[in-house]
Amino acid sequence: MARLIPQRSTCLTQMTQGEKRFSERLEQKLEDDYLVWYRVPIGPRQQRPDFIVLHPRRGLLVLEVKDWTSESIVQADRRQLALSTARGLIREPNPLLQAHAHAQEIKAILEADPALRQPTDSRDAGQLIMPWGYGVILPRIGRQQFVEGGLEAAMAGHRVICQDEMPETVEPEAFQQRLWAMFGHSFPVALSYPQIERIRWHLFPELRLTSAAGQFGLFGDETTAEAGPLQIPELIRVMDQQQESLARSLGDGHRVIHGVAGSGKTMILGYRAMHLARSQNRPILVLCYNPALAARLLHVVRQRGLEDRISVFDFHRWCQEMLVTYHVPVPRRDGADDRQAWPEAVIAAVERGQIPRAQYGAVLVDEGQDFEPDWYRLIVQMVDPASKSLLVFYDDAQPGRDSPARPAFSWKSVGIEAAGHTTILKLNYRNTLEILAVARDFAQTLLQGAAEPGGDSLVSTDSAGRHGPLPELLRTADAADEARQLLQMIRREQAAGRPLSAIAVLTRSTADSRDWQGRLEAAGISARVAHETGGSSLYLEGATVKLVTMQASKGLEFPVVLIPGLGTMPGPGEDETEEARRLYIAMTRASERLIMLHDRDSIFSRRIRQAINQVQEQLGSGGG
Ligand SMILES: Nc1ncnc2c1ncn2[C@@H]1O[C@H](COP(=O)(O)OP(=O)(O)OP(=O)(O)O)[C@@H](O)[C@H]1O
Repeated sequence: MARLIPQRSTCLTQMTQGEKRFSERLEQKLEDDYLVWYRVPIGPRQQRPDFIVLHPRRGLLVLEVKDWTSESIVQADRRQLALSTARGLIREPNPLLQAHAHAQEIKAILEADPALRQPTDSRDAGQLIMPWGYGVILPRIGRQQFVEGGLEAAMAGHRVICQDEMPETVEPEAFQQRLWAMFGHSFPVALSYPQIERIRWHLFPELRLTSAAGQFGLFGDETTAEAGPLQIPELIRVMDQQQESLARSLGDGHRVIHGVAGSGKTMILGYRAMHLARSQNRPILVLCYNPALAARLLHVVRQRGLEDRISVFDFHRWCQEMLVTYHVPVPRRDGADDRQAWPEAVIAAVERGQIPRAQYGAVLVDEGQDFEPDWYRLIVQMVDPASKSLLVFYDDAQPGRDSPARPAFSWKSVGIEAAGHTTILKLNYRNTLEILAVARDFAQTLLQGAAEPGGDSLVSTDSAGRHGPLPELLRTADAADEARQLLQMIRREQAAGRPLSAIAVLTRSTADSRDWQGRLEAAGISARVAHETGGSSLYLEGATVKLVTMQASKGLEFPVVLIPGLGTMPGPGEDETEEARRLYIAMTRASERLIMLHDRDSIFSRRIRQAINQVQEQLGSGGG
């Protein structure tokens, strides 16, 4: 079955009867390796052909669908058609001309990339590496009517599929023959997966990921598509097909998306938030659990100038905002903020009608695994009941912030109608294979059997396959030597051209972060501490090493992660499994390089050493 993007079920309401029927045929009659896009904007001019069909061994086809009947067509020529409608006589451009124009545009976009052109020494030098074609679908006009009505003079017969050529019973081969007859010039081709990714990168600028923009690289790129000559990066990074299909299929209603750590959940949340901000006027709320992640997301929203449209908060901060805005006393205890009591205070104020319901056009929740059932009951009420636009991203495998014993709940019990819409993103793009393998090997032994509400094991994540250096474990003589070696590592990265902002030191506690900040600054290295309760300034100051506790690092990522203090893990009186979870989260924050240090041996340092040796053996010396 062909993959239709967006998923057919999500765009049926926008489709004409003819489009519904034709899209069904495409799904039924084409094999798995066909990609089909329905009214997805292409290139810088954001034109929307009805259908684009791409097949690795056939090429690319652009199709327009018209639900006209032969009776409604009064006159037709190569340029336009006159149609008799309820609104009187109207003129429409010839759809074949439209399809041709879209196909030409696609061809021009793709041919701008030398990697998608025939080699200079070939007969067709400079031409696109694959055949391309265009055509028209007339789901309400039979072939005989088409011929007898003289429509052939307006549209070449071989470029048209008529009603009687697309019944449900049509043989797949016959249906496909009709499609491939629409090519002007066919030749053998076998597009590789990277070539298809490249084609998607060119056609759909909004799916591009830029490494320059870091973790949420997606957001920066759309605008650059129109400005200046096209810069094609050496490494093409684009949402994968499953991510794209998901991102484009999101609509109104409640929706829960499951995905492993690093599988692009936050990226898709960002895509959706930006899309909503452009397409509707009501305020949009993005919620997560971790203040440092909220700070990161807010930074990105600000960069795009969308902070007036999209509010970003960690859940407790949002509760505080609600209480303050609606003059509800903010709970305090012993002279200090009582954060834990804020959600309850908001829930009660909403019940009393002091805080209004339905304040947002859409609510998007990241880190949904960390939210309590009561919080969901509250959030559901905050969404406009007309759209019910609530999107929750949930990581079954990442441990919740408290313990695996936290009671599971059903979505229905908290008012979320998410049945029948389960999507699972399984590929981890964040970590290199080496980092993920070591983290997994470490966690496997210590967290054996630990499973989360979704039933997935903590360590079931698959790597997207990117290679990098093996994680390093440095044994130091004592605490002073540990500090010296950590500084040395930062300097090594700096010397290799790595900006300080790409480096994070992950610690056991905020007090430890402060200690490290003192040591780094004494050595002339600027460093910022992320506070447990609000790290909003963390990302504003660029050239600084980030100091984050392991617990607060969830959802974040940094090219280089340094973890000191492994020699005291697990800490005295700490639960070993909990500590292992924390360390696993910390290790998997690293997207390129992971360096751990210990000044004495501990259960964890020994396990990590074994894990590194094991992975080194498996992957061959050097780790690729
Ligand atoms: N298709 C892709 N190709 C390349 N990189 C990708 C792709 N999808 C996601 N990434 C990158 O993977 C990293 C992780 O993405 P993201 O933070 O959205 O994951 P996540 O599922 O939210 O993770 P977590 O649950 O741990 O917060 C980011 O650097 C993102 O840019």
